[in-house]
Amino acid sequence: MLPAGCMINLQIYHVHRNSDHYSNPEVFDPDNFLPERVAKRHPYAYVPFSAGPRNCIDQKFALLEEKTVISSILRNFKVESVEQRKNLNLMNELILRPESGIRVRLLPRGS
Ligand code: HEM
Repeated sequence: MLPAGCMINLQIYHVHRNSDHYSNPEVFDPDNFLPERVAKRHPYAYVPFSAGPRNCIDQKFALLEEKTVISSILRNFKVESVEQRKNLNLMNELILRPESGIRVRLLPRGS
């Protein structure tokens, strides 16, 4: 048991890269989010919006917003990163983010 009032720091970065849950954790694999794979995973193996009583109150809205924006971009452009992963300095703030953004090249589709 943990003593009352003790602080706990959960290393979400490592939770999301745990090879017990993700076979190739450093590679983004959209298939990891297929319903059958999600169903086999521990519910706290992927917690970008935190979990429990103090989780993000707007995660459903945030996901809808992301899908709307990203699908509009991807329908019109092919997106290429001009950065290499090894050169990105990650900032561990409320959410994980690259220190100076990620520069991308947008190539119009169908031209
Ligand atoms: C991709 C977008 C977002 C991500 C990744 C995200 C992530 C998170 C995380 C990790 C927490 C928990 C923080 C903690 O443990 O202290 C949190 C809490 C919270 N989020 Fe979000 N969030 C997002 C978008 C939003 C949006 C759009 C809103 C509102 C318009 C929102 C409102 C809140 C609020 C009010 C809390 C505090 C809940 C509480 O303490 O009871 N979030 N969010």
